[in-house]
Amino acid sequence: MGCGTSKVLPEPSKNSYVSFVKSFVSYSHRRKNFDNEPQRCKGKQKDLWSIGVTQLQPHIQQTTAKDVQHGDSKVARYRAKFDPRVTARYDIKALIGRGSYSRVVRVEHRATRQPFAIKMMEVEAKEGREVCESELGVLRRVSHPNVVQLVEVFQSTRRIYMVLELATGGELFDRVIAKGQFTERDAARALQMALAGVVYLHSLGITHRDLKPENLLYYHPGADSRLLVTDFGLASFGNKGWSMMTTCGTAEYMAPEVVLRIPYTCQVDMWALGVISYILLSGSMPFEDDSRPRLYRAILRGRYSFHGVPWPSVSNHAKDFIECLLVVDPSSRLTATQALHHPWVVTMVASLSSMTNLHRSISQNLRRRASRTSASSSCCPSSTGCKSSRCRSRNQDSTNSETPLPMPNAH
Ligand SMILES: Nc1ncnc2c1ncn2[C@@H]1O[C@H](COP(=O)(O)OP(=O)(O)OP(=O)(O)O)[C@@H](O)[C@H]1O
Repeated sequence: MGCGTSKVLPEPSKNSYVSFVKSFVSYSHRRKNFDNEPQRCKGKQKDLWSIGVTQLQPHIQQTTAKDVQHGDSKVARYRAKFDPRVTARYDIKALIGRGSYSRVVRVEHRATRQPFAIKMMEVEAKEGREVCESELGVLRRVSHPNVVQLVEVFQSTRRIYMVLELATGGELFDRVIAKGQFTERDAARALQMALAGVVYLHSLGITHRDLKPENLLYYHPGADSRLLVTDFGLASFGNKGWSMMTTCGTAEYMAPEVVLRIPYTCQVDMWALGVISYILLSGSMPFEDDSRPRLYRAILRGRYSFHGVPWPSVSNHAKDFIECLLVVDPSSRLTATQALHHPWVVTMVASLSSMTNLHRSISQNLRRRASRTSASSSCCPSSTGCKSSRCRSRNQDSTNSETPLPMPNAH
């Protein structure tokens, strides 16, 4: 859904990555059994829930003849980038996707046949190192059913390999599109899971800073799947209530205080969840403009509307939920815990009655937007057009951060 949106990177960290890696001591961490999902690790697999860094030696890896035989040159190419210590333990199956500094592949643990994702990050360049540092700093601290779980880490001089639980259910909006039916109850269920993850993160003093539909993945394709908060490349870790000032995130999801470059807190995530809720219920963006200054001005004014389809069919409770999140003053914005207990979330999730199917208008709006943005940029092949920040390089995006921002008196 974020096609045409762009990510703004944080300012460089003053901490040295080397000291971070040195202080990254292996530790064991058993993950509790969360639910009855068939794909969750059981038995032997539990041994894998130990997160540690395995130091790897620089090497040149040969692609095996088997790769070529199978004609799977792409997989072979990525396999060649993997350290033998990683491939000794995991069988590289397929490329899932790529980020600005990362490649994500589906792998299978050789001993247990359990599937995982490995996010391989290039850490030679400073920016890649910082993104990796941020992501690992968060991932090694978290264990929650609605937050992607780190299993183990391998490290070489050029790359870091993060073994993660594999999400096979697709992005939030892929599922909205794929389903023939989408109601407020479905939206509330998805948001309840995202909120549960965010309540947990905030309780640890972690601010995600880049919440958007592309970073919410379903664990498996089933209707009862957990939703996982992923991609902690821009996350910030600090004490609860810690205030930050770095301008980063994806423009359309940026809270007014981030746009203003004034100190902010974890409440920036709640604004982003307000934007996500708006999109989830309508298929359109609350704040959108080709001109960055105009977009920022709309955000600073908190100016959006509930006009057009499907808003007349959406309940006042749902609109109130969004209105309580898209509040310009962060201290008046719902906290994650308050949002989780908002009457719309509570009643919708528990509701059994039949509801208006919003699917048609939402998917129409999503498609309309995707075709509009793909006409202006050929980088978004997906039907949902949700690949925006991945389409642009981080360097381009960080240049965007140089765009003069409207001043507070621009209201
Ligand atoms: N644990 C996972 N399971 C399944 N797919 C994943 C997992 N983690 C990431 N992906 C997918 O891999 C792709 C690349 O993700 P990654 O987080 O590396 O980059 P990104 O955040 O999409 O891009 P950028 O770094 O430029 O913001 C995305 O399509 C993402 O949905």
